[in-house]
Amino acid sequence: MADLARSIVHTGVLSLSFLLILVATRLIYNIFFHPLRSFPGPLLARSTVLIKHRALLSGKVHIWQQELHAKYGPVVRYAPDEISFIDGTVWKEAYGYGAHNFPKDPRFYGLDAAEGNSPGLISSNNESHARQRKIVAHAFSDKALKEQESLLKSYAELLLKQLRKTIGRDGSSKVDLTQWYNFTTFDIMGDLTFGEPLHLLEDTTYTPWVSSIFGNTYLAVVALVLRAWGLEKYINRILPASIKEKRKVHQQHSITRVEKRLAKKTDRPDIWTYVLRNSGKANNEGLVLTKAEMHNNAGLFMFAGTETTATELSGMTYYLLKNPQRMARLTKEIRDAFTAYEDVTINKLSELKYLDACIHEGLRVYPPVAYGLPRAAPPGGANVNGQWVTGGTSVQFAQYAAYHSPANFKDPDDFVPERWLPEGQEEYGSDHKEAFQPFSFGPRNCLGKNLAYHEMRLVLASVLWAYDIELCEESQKWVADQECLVLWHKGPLMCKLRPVRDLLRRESWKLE
Ligand code: HEM
Repeated sequence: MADLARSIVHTGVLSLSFLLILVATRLIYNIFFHPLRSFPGPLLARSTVLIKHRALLSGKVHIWQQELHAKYGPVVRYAPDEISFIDGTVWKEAYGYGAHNFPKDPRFYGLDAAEGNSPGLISSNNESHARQRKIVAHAFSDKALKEQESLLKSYAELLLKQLRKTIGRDGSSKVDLTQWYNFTTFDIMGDLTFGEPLHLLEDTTYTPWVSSIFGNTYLAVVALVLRAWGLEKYINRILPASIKEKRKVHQQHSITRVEKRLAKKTDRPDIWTYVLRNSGKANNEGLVLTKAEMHNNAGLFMFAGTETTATELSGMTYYLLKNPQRMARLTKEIRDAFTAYEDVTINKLSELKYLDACIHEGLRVYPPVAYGLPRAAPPGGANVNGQWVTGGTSVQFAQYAAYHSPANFKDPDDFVPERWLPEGQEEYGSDHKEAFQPFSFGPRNCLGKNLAYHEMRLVLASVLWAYDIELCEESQKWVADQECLVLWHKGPLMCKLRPVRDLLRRESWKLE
């Protein structure tokens, strides 16, 4: 018995020593012999990916990357096989049209079509992506946007009406504007994706289906970390049955709604009207989307097209409230442009120069996709930002770090819309504006960029046209308190609203 115990202890000690030697060898290799050894970065982060994972899970990865670039310069090796850049040339080199050989990094995006799935646009391989995008792009064209204008405006108007009801007769009730922006963007995308509204603005609450979209952000980061260790497939085993069930219901709910919409014969200008109209046509060389791709893309539209836009609307509102003179200038521009709400059109809104400057600046100081979206260098290696990176290296443009770097922007942490206008060029003309690509760049950039701009202009302008806003005490540090879990984990943006137009005069906006 004693012999057996001794032999177990021996085996254990030997295995542990072997493991320690393996780990130490790997760390030494990563620091002294790795092909990326000459790239600057913190010693520990260059030796093990654990440091990056700790930063990701802490919710402060954006600050970590910002500090790394401030210390080490525009190129940082922040994990053994991963390099982060903040120089604008990288957009063209690693994301641009000539960069098809820089595929999306599977360590971040997961499985691709080659492995038997039928993913939608975001994680499909280049060939499948090109086919899908050619068809779906019709739903986001200028023509489609024009036809969707009255749908967008009906939700902006419903938002104003519901806010009026919520703040009460004396305007003393506080409102969480982040929540109201979410209601609006989810209702709009729900209508465009499923052909019917989700009724969030009317019911003034999230449905369980919408709540579960927000609830999954931390889990998504945990999955990202597990994926790097090849353990993602085990996440399902450790998840509580209740979460697994919720996930299943969520996916099924989306599929059922898409199927219900596809069964309808309608000319409403939603996404599927354009997709079906343009599938298999001569100009599309007989291209079609599979049912699985339709289901998958519906989920993508509901995620990519809602939270992002509502985030930006909240961020802009917050920064404007913190800069009262700029808020006053924007409000004046909007109120001078439209005497009646009927006059508000997406064409007229796109002529408001200060509004666009505020949107640009909001996207810069508070980019909805703050973490870099990694690409994998081609097998033979490539030149990026004047430096040779070996094949398979994960390359990313770190948006938050780039936009908050004095190497790219003067007064990087300040909200200065004027830097985007001719009047600001004397002071801010040396900004590296080519670094600014909040919708990404190249063939896999944001398909909803134009829709997002129209939506942000319309919703922000509507709210500022009708209300004066005051930021409540508890939300004074709204941005500083936030975590970045690839996307922002936002708290309530508590505000007081005072109607500046006599909204009650309008029949449809009467209080009950
Ligand atoms: C302020 C708002 C928005 C921002 C900042 C934003 C940003 C982005 C970014 C950075 C990507 C690239 C993702 C990647 O490379 O993995 C992307 C992709 C995408 N976005 Fe947006 N987005 C916004 C709004 C929207 C809206 C309103 C829609 C409408 C459905 C939308 C639909 C999409 C789609 C479908 C893709 C995938 C495109 C493709 O792979 O071909 N986005 N977005």
